[in-house]
Amino acid sequence: MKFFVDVILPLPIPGVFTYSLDEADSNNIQVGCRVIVPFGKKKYYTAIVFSIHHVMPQEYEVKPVFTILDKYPILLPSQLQFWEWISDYYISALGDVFKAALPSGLKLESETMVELNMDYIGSPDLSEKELRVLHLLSDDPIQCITKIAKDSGIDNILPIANSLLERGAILLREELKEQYRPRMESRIRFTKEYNHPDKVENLFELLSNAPKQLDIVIKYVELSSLLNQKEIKEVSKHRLLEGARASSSSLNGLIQKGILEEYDIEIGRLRVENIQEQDLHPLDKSQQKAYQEIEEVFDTKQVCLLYGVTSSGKTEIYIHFIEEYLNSGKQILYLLPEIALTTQITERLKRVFGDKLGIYHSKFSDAERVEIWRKQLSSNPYQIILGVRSSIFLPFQNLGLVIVDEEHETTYKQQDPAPRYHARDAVIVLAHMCGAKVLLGTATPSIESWYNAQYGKFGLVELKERYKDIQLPEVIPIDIQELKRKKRMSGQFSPPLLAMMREALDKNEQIILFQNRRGFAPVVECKTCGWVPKCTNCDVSLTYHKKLNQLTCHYCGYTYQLPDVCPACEAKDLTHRGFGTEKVEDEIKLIFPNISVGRMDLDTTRTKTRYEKIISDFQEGRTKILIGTQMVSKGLDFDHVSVVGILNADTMLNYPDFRAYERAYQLMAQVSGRAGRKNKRGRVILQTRSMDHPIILQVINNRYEDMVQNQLEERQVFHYPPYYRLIYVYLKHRDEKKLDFMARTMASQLRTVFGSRVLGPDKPPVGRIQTFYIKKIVLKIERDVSTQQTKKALLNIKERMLADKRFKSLIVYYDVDPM
Ligand SMILES: Nc1ncnc2c1ncn2[C@@H]1O[C@H](COP(=O)(O)OP(=O)(O)OP(=O)(O)O)[C@@H](O)[C@H]1O
Ligand SMILES: [Zn+2]
Repeated sequence: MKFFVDVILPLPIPGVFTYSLDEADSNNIQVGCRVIVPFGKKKYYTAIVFSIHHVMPQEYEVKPVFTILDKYPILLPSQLQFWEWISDYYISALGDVFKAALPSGLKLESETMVELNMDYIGSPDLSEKELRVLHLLSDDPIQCITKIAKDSGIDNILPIANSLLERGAILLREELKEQYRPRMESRIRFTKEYNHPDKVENLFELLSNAPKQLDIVIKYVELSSLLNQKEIKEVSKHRLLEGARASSSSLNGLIQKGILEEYDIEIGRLRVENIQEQDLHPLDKSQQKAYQEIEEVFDTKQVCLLYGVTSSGKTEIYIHFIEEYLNSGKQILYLLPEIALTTQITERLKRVFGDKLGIYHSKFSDAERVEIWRKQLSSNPYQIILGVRSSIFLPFQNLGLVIVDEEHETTYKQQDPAPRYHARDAVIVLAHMCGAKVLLGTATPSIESWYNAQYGKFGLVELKERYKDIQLPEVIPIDIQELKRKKRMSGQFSPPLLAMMREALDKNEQIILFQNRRGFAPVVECKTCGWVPKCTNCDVSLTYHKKLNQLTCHYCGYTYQLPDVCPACEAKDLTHRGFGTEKVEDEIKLIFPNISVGRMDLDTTRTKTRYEKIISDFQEGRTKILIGTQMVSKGLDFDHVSVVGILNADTMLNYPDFRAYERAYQLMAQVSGRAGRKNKRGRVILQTRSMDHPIILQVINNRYEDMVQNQLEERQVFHYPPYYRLIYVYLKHRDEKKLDFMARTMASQLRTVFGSRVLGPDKPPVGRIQTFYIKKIVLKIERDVSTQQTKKALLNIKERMLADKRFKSLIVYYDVDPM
């Protein structure tokens, strides 16, 4: 009987692809294993086996599987089921889910290798180019085709290779490069002959004329604790040479004499630390009560929303739940919205759970991620995983509890590339598949989760007081419009903010300043003619970064030199408008020259260690003022912050999006919550030009529920979530006119199915990114309309559009539940 496999390819094409299997191979393969398969002309990909069957496809000729990579699956059945759900719900190809889910070290790269055929006897009519290729191969008979193309200077190498192949002069072979390499360490030991305490004395004598070699042997004896006889320790070559201050040539001498030998072993990248595990903090009365209530919710519901004000001790409650689930042998996934937060929480969790805790996020090297992945499949997986969005794709053999901290954060939603999933929503589905519970925690719930809790889909538990009953910070609004008019501002700082900062610094307390923009100035402008530099790829003005003296596009990352004169009118007076974190830092350094300042934004946190340093510097008081973007707004727990300054609330309020008010409230409430967490009440200065904006008033008076009520009313009237489902349709093309036509055609096609639920096409706030013009169509769909049918219709329309020749090079995608 013939065997076939359906596989997932790492390509943005819907569906799975069928390949045939040898009879012999069919016994060695399981669903979830990786295979190499040919696809298209001479391309090879790593694919994942999705199913094994006997059904011969009728429409096309089936190619055989090239190789099987795994003896055992690298994916669990629940993961495949989860991938399918993501692909289906977010209308994206399984291949896109594959690409997002697997660390790239588990995906192989294909490069065509050319091999000289040693049996080839030659022929008289070889072309000059063919001879050139053969000549290169005679030096090194197996080479990668791209290298040959480069070394021979032949642009179009494929026809030449093809002709040589037909002549039998070369062979092609697919050599697949394994990207993941295990980390190896060289170690040193005595050869069998000398590996005994009795032999050591002889050796010392033997080497008395070679003092350098003697040093090495003495050091080896010490490091290996050979003379203690209990247990001989392994000695790394590096440590030995360093310890003996010897060169590798002296060591080689010993190896040649047959005294020592070198061997390699594979060592993991995952750090094993010996941490003294500490007891949990006992919960106080109200935390205890909340804990009980969550337990009760879990008796009947899968998801519980823990709505607890900032610094009420939600993290402590999570820790108690982790302990409980650990004790019953279950695994726990603890999700955070941002890497910046993992640093602090890692410390808090490590203290209690030691090396039961594994951490997973993109600032880890790919090799480390591969090792975590494999460890999670082993018989000794981490019991707790702390991670950001992508950790929902790790294998969990026994998931019992998922904690989603700061569940309101929009960073849980992946914007680009596909799949555009929301980690909170997706993980609820994953947990459901695994029979696990989900605890969502935040001081400012998302309106969606609040709504779900009000209508009984989620349970709701509240914590209304801060730990130790410290009062929530006092929020003091300052009218900067008025102060600017009277010219009383020092740069971005109002007199009351400066006064409060001075007072805090005098008492050796700390300050956080929040400005939701990075760089120095978001707009550079010619004072004479009004010229503003814009990105050539995107429809946005460029942000000025002073330290680099560069203009940067925050959409495509492209950088430009700041011109000396205006390119439009040649005037020399370029000025800047607006301000970002870099400018705030500059101004602070002028006002407080003797105070050390830290800054946390995308520009200062490119690596994992940079995050850790900024946070630990502030935590240990080495810096007194921390300036930052939304990165400083959430979840961080510092003991000595008494003042928080929100430098400009207005940009948040004016953002053109239906979630702007909700977001503004959450950001301001969260950043305020960093103040006065220990000891005494903190103070927040909120600088704004909109003193009586409802959101400002709600922040000052801590009226979360009023904010939600207002927002819910508006959203019902204007057909927004949680009452309606949103799907955005994005269309991209390099030609603006063509795009215009395509978008209108697409909208009318959508209208034939969805009628007045379709809005647009419109130009989004940034109408061109990375040389592509963009149009957006909005779909607002009632909750009770079948999502299956909606998605089927959407896929059909997309397929039809892309099949139409007039719509060549059009990019279309859907964003389900956009943020
Ligand atoms: N039961 C407790 N025993 C000892 N310390 C506690 C306890 N509860 C809270 N704390 C301390 O109070 C501080 C605030 O608690 P935590 O960080 O857990 O609050 P949170 O609700 O998670 O805050 P946020 O929403 O701002 O992240 C922390 O430093 C924490 O260690
Ligand atoms: Zn750009």
